[in-house]
Amino acid sequence: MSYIKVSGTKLVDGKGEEIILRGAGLGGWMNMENFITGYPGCEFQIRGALAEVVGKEKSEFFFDRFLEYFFTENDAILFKSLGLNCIRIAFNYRHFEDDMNPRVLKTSGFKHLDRVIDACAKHGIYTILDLHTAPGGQNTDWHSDAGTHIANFWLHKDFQDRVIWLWTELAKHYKDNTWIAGYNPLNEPTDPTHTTLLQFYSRIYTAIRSVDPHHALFLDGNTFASDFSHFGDAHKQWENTAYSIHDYSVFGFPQSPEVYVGSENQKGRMRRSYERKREWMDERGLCVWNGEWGPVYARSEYDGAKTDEINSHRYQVLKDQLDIYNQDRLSWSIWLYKDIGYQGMVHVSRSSKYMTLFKDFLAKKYRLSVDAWGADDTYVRSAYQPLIDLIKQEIPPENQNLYPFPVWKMESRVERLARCILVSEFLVKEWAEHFRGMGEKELDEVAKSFSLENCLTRDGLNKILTDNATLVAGK
Ligand SMILES: O[C@@H]1[C@@H](O)[C@H](O[C@@H]2CO[C@@H](O[C@@H]3CO[C@@H](O)[C@H](O)[C@H]3O)[C@H](O)[C@H]2O)OC[C@H]1O
Repeated sequence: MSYIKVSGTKLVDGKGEEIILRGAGLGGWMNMENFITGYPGCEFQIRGALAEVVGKEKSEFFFDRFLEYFFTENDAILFKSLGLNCIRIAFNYRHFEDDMNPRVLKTSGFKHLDRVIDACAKHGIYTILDLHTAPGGQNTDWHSDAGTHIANFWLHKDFQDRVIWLWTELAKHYKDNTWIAGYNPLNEPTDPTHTTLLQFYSRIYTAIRSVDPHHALFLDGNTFASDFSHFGDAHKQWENTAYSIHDYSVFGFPQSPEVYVGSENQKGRMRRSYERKREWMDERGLCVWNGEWGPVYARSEYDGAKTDEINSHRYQVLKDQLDIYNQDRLSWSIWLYKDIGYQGMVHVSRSSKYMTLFKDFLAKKYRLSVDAWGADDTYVRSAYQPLIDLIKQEIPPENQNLYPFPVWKMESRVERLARCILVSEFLVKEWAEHFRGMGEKELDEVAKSFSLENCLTRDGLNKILTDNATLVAGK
């Protein structure tokens, strides 16, 4: 079997025939996330808190079991049966390197990553390796697992050097694996200078190529994979490289400015937002990959009788996005394969041990609106509005829009920092306390909630994905 390569605007196989990669992101697994996995704050915080409550050994046991159950061969079989052919695997650098022991490879990190790559390969599914967190945090959000909104990765060369080192080690390990479609070296950078990112990409390109000349690279644009406007002629130094946009449409979220009905006007706005993100590539004939996109869904336990109606609008967003992508023969990876019920193709059943154990806690998280991702802030708006009003009153408008503006407006910055970092931190211990007194048998049962046998499928979403998995329209 041959490697997938980038040829002009296309991905091609060894015979030079076009291959379109369509699949989903395996998030919340080797990089656990608040709304995906159900905890507050960041992964490093809950790992620390659980170790305090049940001890280091049992905590490591729990997380190992969780990693095992979350994706097994059964998941690969289901995924393939839906007609999809690629999984983007998000992973946290901490699986491979300890901050207190930098540049020493933790080979234990390969245990589950190798297993899942092989399970996917066995069932004809390509994988793309996505470094979702970097030391110091490469972006301002919770999913970079930094516990802060300052993306320190861009301020400390040593953090960057460590990622160069790590990718060299990973590329050495995976260089012969042709089922890996490529490497996505850094998820959603937010580099305020816009230029340090380009220097970093040049360095990572050279480092990976020094040990692995074959695999394609998938480089995210700046500002959460939305902005290539500062890339200039940078692509001229990089061969076999595709460029990754993340095409979330605001219409697919509770913050949508209006109900999405698929009017010509709304479809036009959706298309323009997508085209803006890929403009730099289109002007230069470069290959585009949509590495993340997709609506979130209403849940009957929170949204009650309105659930189905809300979701019918979200499915319309999904279909209309896919119509655009089909016209462009676009390769895409929807966010998200599995979670506890907000966005995933598959979700943990509410009757599972984990969901039963955390039922009240999850309801509290919802009331406090601590997960920033698409959160409905109805219950807490009155608490944060005075702070927003105060800033509006006292800070001159030209100082209110701090980077990563325009993706983060002033209001969203206040809410994210206050809820997702500050209030979340107060809940970390409470999450861990749910495990107090548990032995290995019980911990295993809780972790097993994430196995496919304890999950439900989101059939409306999966059917739309299957219907579009191989669809393309000639341009
Ligand atoms: O791990 C993922 C993470 O990669 C993803 O990051 C978010 C991507 O989008 C950013 O905001 C959106 C930008 O486009 C607008 O049209 C949307 O309305 C915005 O929501 C956001 O700040 C990032 O955090 O998010 C999900 C995580 O699980």
